Amino acid sequence: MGVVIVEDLKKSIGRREILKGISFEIKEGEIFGLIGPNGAGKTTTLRILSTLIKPSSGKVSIFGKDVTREPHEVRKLISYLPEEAGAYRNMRGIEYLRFVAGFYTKNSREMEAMVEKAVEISGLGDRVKDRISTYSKGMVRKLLIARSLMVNPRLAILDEPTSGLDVLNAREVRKILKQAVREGLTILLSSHNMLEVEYLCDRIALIHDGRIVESGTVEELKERYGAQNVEEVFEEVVKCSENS
Ligand SMILES: Nc1ncnc2c1ncn2[C@@H]1O[C@H](COP(=O)(O)OP(=O)(O)OP(=O)(O)O)[C@@H](O)[C@H]1O
Repeated sequence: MGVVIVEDLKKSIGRREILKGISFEIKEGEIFGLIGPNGAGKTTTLRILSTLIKPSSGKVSIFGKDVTREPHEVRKLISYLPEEAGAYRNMRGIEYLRFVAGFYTKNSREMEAMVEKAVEISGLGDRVKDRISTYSKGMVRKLLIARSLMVNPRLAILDEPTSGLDVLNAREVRKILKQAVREGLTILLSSHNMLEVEYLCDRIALIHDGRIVESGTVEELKERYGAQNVEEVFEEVVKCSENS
């Protein structure tokens, strides 16, 4: 039984049907990737699961809590990293982490433990004392990932966690995520980097034009389509769905 259960999720904005009935389940302790091209509906799905927008219909439960009926309960269990997230540029990294930790706890010892954890995850070392305006894009992204993980969520919802990162930084972030999962976290992430998900995700769902067109482990999907990699799987799936 999944800890995240998404059933026939639909979302229309105006007359546009953005999600056309999406269903998937995520098991505890796995990294689940929602993979698809630009405009497929990944961010919309993640925003619904993060309680930021409401679905038009369908059901989403996260650790048994319904996102529409119990959004406050869901928010206690998750952390969400948007694709275009920014941090207050005039703050120092460490100040920013303390500022965010303050929303989660008023206990100074707990707050320091959170910040300490974030500093370690971020890998920023002494640079965490510098102003964020002096950080590279990769450093900001790592700070934000650290912020998402320091609050000990049960589910981290990460929109394109390695977007804009160079190869080395992306590798570091992937290692951080794998380590967090070993410590008990469950992760839902989105990506259009189909090669990276092969390394990172336990299971993936391919999303295309508001529909999940295939799902499974990377190995299962490669075997099913006689493909060398997920990119080829995606190409085959889209071809099949357009011909049917
Ligand atoms: N508020 C909105 N109003 C109108 N259309 C929207 C809105 N939000 C999303 N859309 C449309 O819904 C579709 C899916 O968008 P979404 O951001 O979920 O895609 P995505 O898979 O995350 O894409 P990307 O990889 O480019 O981030 C797109 O065609 C987008 O233009």
